[in-house]
Amino acid sequence: MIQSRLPIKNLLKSWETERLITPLDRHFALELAEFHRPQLNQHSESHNELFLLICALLSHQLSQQHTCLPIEQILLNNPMNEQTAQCEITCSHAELMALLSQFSAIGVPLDSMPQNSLPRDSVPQESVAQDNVPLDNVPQESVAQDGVAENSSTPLVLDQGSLYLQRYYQFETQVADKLRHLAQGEIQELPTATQDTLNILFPHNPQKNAATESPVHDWQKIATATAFTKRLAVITGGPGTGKTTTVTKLLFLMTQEAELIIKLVAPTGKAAARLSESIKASKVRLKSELAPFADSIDVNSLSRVPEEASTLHRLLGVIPNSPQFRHHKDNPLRLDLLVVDEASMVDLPMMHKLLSALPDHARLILLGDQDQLASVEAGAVLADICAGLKADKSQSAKWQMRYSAAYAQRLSQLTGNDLSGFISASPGIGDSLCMLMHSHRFKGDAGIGQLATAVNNSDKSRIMEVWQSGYDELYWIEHQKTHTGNTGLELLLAQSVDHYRAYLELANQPQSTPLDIIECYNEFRILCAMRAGEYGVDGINQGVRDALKQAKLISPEHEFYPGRPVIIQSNDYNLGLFNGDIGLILPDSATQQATHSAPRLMAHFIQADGSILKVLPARLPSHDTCFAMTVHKSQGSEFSKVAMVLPLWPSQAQKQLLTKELVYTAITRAKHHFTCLGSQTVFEQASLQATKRSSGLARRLWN
Ligand SMILES: Nc1ncnc2c1ncn2[C@@H]1O[C@H](COP(=O)(O)OP(=O)(O)OP(=O)(O)O)[C@@H](O)[C@H]1O
Repeated sequence: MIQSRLPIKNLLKSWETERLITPLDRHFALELAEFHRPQLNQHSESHNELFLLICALLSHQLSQQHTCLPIEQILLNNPMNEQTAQCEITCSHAELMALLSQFSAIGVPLDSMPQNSLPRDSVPQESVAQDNVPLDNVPQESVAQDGVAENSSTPLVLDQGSLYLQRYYQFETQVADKLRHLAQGEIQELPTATQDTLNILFPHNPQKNAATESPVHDWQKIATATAFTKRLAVITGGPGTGKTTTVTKLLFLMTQEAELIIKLVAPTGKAAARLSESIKASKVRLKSELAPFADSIDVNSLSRVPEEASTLHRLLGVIPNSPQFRHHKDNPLRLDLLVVDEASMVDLPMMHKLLSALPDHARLILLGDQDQLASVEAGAVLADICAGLKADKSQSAKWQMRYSAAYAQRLSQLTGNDLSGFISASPGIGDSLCMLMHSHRFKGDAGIGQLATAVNNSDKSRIMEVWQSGYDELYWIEHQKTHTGNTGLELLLAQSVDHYRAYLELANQPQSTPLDIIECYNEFRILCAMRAGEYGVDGINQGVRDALKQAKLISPEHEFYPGRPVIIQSNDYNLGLFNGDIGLILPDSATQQATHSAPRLMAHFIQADGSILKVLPARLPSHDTCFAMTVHKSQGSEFSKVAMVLPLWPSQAQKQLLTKELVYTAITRAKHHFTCLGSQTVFEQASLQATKRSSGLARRLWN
């Protein structure tokens, strides 16, 4: 059943030495195998070996942000490729499933029992009796409060062909249950006045598709009607497709109806600040759009639409030095409607916490771009929610709405848009979803939008065509020496000096405020695919720092110097600083006035409400310089100009991280100009590789 050149224990050690797995993966496997020895029979030794191997593979899989380990991957030698080639599992999928379901450490939900598996009571009792050990390495108090694992007795679960850690299994099934439950909730009554206001907010626009002559659907109106009538609405779309505009109109509609407690949140402080700004701007636009209708609707009630957004952590109530939040299922949030922006950044455990804390009557609206990078931690919740809308290859569009017949009819009546062409016999949670596909920011022929679309579609020839079209807003720097005799990196550093010069000069002018300086700094950012190496964040930060020093724009003699940008790497709830927050070290004019001495250096951060938070540099939690940052950390932010850096010769491990979602996210952070330092091959390879996260959530939501 298992053939290995070394005992698995030794094999894991050698993988650890080769850094193919982490020490945590090996220790996790050893500990679990020690407590949960499979039943004793003539195969017990090979069963133990198999169990040990599978535990290590599962732990490795979780560290790669998957939420489970599909059994077929074990057999394909997949998650560990060259590693598993050193040992082989010689049984069929069905045999392996049947075998695993007999292991006392692996629970099997009743509806997921492999048909040919033996009944549980055939397992010798002495092995069952050993299983009185902790569920996993999660502290027990958190297990209890989350409502996770209370009734579970095995550390692992085998369900629908995948192996889970009990904790992740509970997260996934409970998130799926809650989302499905919310999606079923429908508000039947729609007062006539609301219908009238909906029509004013979205006037009839009798456009036709130029190619097909079919009417163009007003998906923003359909999304608004969905969110008004459903307890769960997921409104997705790329940058500038009108998500904020739509949700502002929706909130206006809702505040006309009733007094509701509405909360706006985003995963990071930066994203929350941007949501606030977007809602404010959207309200201003809406106010002028509605001015002609002042006789029929109360335009002033727009002031009831909230515009302050906070982070998810703040909403849930952080408890210092604890992984728990103040709000959970036994102490739910006090709100009627929750809007979560940048939902693609929300990982599975966080989504679980959020849904657990939602009161029974509340409505939930998730906003985000399903094509962006998945969350930094485990899972790809938004992508899984949208997975059921993926069109099959025969269709020209990438996505296809999927409504139940009854709800399509209702939405058609409410919005005046004919949705009969989008009815599905198996709509899953499709009634709650709405995808906005037309970008109002990147007009049809704009280079950034074209490139983003080509990358998103992994369209190799179109990608090259866009790069070669001579768009002013796109600029390519080849890694190798250019006609000027400089390397691509030297060219990028020279350009970075030009871009960063503006904020550093502004910082030297006495009348400049920290807000002006930070906003000027935020005009440009270098985004790296990697952290380490010459072309990673570390190398590029060093390079820019040296180049700025040479240009006499900074004097980095000390650790903290005026103009040094810093990015926070961990949460400090007492200071109110969170992972990913970015600030600038600047002289604090207030200390100068107070003490009549040289101004003290302080780190300055823009808060979600637009105010400035000042922190003594010595008190900063762990942080890094931020002339360059990773694409991952840039999610939820936008810059006027972006330069993306791809590695020159990516290693095998780096290649796995270079995905089209990463490139797409970097491109769409740029509002006006996008530069790429790379090689054509690496850009293409990355654009053709889609992120794969193993998870059963999509299946649970759509089947
Ligand atoms: N139906 C529309 N017609 C014309 N312009 C629109 C429409 N909807 C949105 N816009 C404009 O497009 C721009 C982007 O809209 P909005 O901020 O709502 O998009 P978004 O999807 O929230 O963007 P992001 O993902 O970047 O936050 C705004 O200037 C807005 O006024």
